[in-house]
Amino acid sequence: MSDVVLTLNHLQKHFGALQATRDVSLELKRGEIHALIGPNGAGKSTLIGQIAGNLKPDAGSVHLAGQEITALSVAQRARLGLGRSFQVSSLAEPLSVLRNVMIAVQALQGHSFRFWKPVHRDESLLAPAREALERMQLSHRADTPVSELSHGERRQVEVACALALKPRALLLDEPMAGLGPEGTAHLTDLLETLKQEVPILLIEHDMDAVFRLADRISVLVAGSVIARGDSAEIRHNPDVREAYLGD
Ligand SMILES: Nc1ncnc2c1ncn2[C@@H]1O[C@H](COP(=O)(O)OP(=O)(O)OP(=O)(O)O)[C@@H](O)[C@H]1O
Repeated sequence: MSDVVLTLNHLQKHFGALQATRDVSLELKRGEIHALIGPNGAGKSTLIGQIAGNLKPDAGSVHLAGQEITALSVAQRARLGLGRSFQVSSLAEPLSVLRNVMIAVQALQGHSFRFWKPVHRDESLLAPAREALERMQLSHRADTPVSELSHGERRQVEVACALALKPRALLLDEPMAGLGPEGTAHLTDLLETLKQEVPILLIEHDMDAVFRLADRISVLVAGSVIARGDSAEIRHNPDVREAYLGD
């Protein structure tokens, strides 16, 4: 079986005259964190949109576990195992942590019309939700309303929501944003463990976290990948230092 879980082949995307994605190819392999970094406006969100299915590429293809998903909807991709957490929180504040994760499972299973069974007793939602909370070290907060959580805990719940569907690959868009040093360190530890189960494509501005976590890094500038390598290679690449690291 191939080690490659997610493949981008020669993706292109224009917005009018602006080319936001220029011939981007990338692989995410089992057991790894592949970070995508680049300055503001480099095209990271545009690329994630094409992987997740919010944006249609002008050319190129996306494959998940060997299956082409380029033309599939967001929901179809999610059901095939593409997990995603968002920059902006979509959690329901008054509801408990557990209930939020159960709702995420329910939405993705497409069971929103299972009116004959109350959500809170539905074992097919409860079991994966509890398991995801355990993996994100949040079991002790299961019954706490989201409104009472710290910012860092909310981020963990968001990842738990994505995990509860047992994705084959996980897209994380700036998971460290707004976290203090302690929250960042904790989430970094969690992601380091998590990658053994689910490979992660990580978009992150916190370079310390990226250099610590990433097995490989792709550097995007003006829509193109200008460099790819491990942390040491990227840190010392003169083009990257000039274009991105400001050195
Ligand atoms: N819907 C759109 N219509 C027109 N231009 C867009 C659209 N979305 C993005 N762009 C442009 O495409 C380029 C890439 O933007 P994108 O948001 O993908 O970059 P980014 O690397 O994610 O930036 P940031 O780090 O600031 O989030 C930018 O010049 C942006 O202005």
